[in-house]
Amino acid sequence: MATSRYQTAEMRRQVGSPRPKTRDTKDTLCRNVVIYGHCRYQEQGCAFSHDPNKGNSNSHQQDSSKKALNVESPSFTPSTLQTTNSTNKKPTFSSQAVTAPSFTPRGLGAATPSTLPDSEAQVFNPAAIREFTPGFDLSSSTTTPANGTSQDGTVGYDVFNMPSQNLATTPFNPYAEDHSAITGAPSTYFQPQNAFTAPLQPLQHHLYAPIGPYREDLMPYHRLTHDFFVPEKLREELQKKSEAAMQVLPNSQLPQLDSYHSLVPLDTTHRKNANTFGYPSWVYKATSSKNGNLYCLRRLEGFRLTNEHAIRSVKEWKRVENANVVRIHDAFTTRAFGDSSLIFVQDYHPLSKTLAEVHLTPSAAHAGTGRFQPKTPIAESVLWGYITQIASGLKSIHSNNLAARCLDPSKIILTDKNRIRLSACSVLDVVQFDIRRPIQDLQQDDLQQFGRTMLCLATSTPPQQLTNVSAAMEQMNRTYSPEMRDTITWLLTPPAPHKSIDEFIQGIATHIVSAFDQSQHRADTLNSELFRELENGRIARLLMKLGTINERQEFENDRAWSENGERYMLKLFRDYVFHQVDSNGNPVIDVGHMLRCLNKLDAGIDERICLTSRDEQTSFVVSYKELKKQLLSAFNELMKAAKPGRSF
Ligand SMILES: Nc1ncnc2c1ncn2[C@@H]1O[C@H](COP(=O)(O)OP(=O)(O)OP(=O)(O)O)[C@@H](O)[C@H]1O
Repeated sequence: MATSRYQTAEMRRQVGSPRPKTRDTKDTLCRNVVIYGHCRYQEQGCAFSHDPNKGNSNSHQQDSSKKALNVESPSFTPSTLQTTNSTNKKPTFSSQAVTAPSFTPRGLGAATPSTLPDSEAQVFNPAAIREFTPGFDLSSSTTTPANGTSQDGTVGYDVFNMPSQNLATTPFNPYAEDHSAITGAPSTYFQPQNAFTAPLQPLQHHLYAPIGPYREDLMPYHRLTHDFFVPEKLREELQKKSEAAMQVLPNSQLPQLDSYHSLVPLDTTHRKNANTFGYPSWVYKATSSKNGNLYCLRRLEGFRLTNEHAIRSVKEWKRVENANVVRIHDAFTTRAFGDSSLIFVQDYHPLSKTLAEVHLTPSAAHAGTGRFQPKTPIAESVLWGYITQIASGLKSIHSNNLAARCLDPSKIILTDKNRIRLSACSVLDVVQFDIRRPIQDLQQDDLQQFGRTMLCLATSTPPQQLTNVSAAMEQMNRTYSPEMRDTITWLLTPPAPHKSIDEFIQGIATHIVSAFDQSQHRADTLNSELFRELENGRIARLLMKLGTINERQEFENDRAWSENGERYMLKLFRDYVFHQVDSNGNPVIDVGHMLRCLNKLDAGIDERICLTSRDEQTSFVVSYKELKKQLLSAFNELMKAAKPGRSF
């Protein structure tokens, strides 16, 4: 049983119920005296008793039958709470705790089921949560009845006709919290809000926006965590990639280059292979000393630069910005490896593999023999995806008056599911700079190499073993559609005056459209994951703020700072969120409860909760809105004393 959660539910039911009128208020201790030590309205006609000793016995007697303070306590006025908060600097709760009416959580507990999540927590259903009033600060209305009756009350205006320009035009950054507003200084950023203006602060919601696409295959017991966090598979994938990106080699023998350090080899074999470039090539991950970013360095061993202009040709490749071409940043020569090496600096794509590694690697039985074991044929849709992406890369390269010159399954990398990039363009432009060939010829070669690469992939044949093209075409016909055969045949036919990448793209237009659709779907899915992270990011920042306050050993020579005044409430809030126990005293670990409470605190909604002192002698009814103010006020105190220039 989670005792305080039961109280919250009880209070929710009480929200909106009429206040008792028949009670003799003179004998009732004012609620503000109990919580804040004094009542601002004492001199303005507040009908309740302000003598704590008198009130103690009376309220104790009265309320002991009700077991806990609650929103129906006659003297409790939210508007007063709000004002009192800002004027009453250090209310000492511990002294009032003695006079507070008794609170008996155990009695309430009997009615609470001991199962962890309540029904609201089990299935994420925004529609079922009644107190969600997106964006309208009803409590600040002067006509709003006391004790938060507005929460479930009817909204007396047409929410669909609210002015929307504020939300649309305000460039809002929720993380740039305006701390000056909390300390009483007028905020120039947010204008005053009331019930009849649209809110200027969009964070007045505490729910995760359930924006699709949705996963339909989740069992109810999966839902809580899956609904709040990145899906397991994606998280694992991203974490592996970030692990690979952060990998370092202890005791590495690799040299440090002028601008790059912490080199990690990416080659999966130690085989010296000079087939592609005429020089053995090695690939490393490296960290730039200039900006700390990671790059991929391709080194051509033993290359001697004879023509200064050769290396400058790389400059032209900087213009190629295509999602299917690995970006090239720089090229230079170095003697750091003990030879004369040529280095190309490219974007680094963690855990990428070449198409040859993925589709043409020899099986274990043939490993080391150089023979490739045919693998299961690539699905036709995947092959069309590759064709579309290579065509897009080539289109961009050819439009820049360049040629890829290196279309080979071992030089095309797979950086994500079915996502490929041409990885070694520009290398031959430098290496074969002196053998100048017309760019048109090189572009025609690109198309033919494109055809050969696709044939290799369609027949699972490594390029060096593709000696009989017509036999390979035959083999391909057995697995793939005639359209695929025609496409590859077109690419392989000898150059013709009008043969160009543009013509090719027109020919495969329908496949480009489906690839485009798939890519949009993927973007939608990732976008919806991003929405979750947006909310989780809010929680992380909130937890950091709470962490700076809760249990702080000392502040401004006050060893009890984190225990006093508004900080005491925050301590009790921490207990309420994280330290709940069931009727047997066992911890209640309920992610849904924690997330819900933190989201509500971040949004500062009007819902009230009952916080109970650790000795269970005192309970405080407080709204998330008030708690948020207390949190920001305490945090603001810390920020003021912190070193200037540190931002949060
Ligand atoms: N830009 C890059 N970012 C991250 N990894 C890359 C990048 N380019 C290549 N790699 C990886 O580096 C490894 C080596 O690439 P390389 O082009 O040398 O292939 P290879 O199979 O070793 O070919 P070769 O036998 O011709 O050397 C491959 O696993 C490849 O996925």
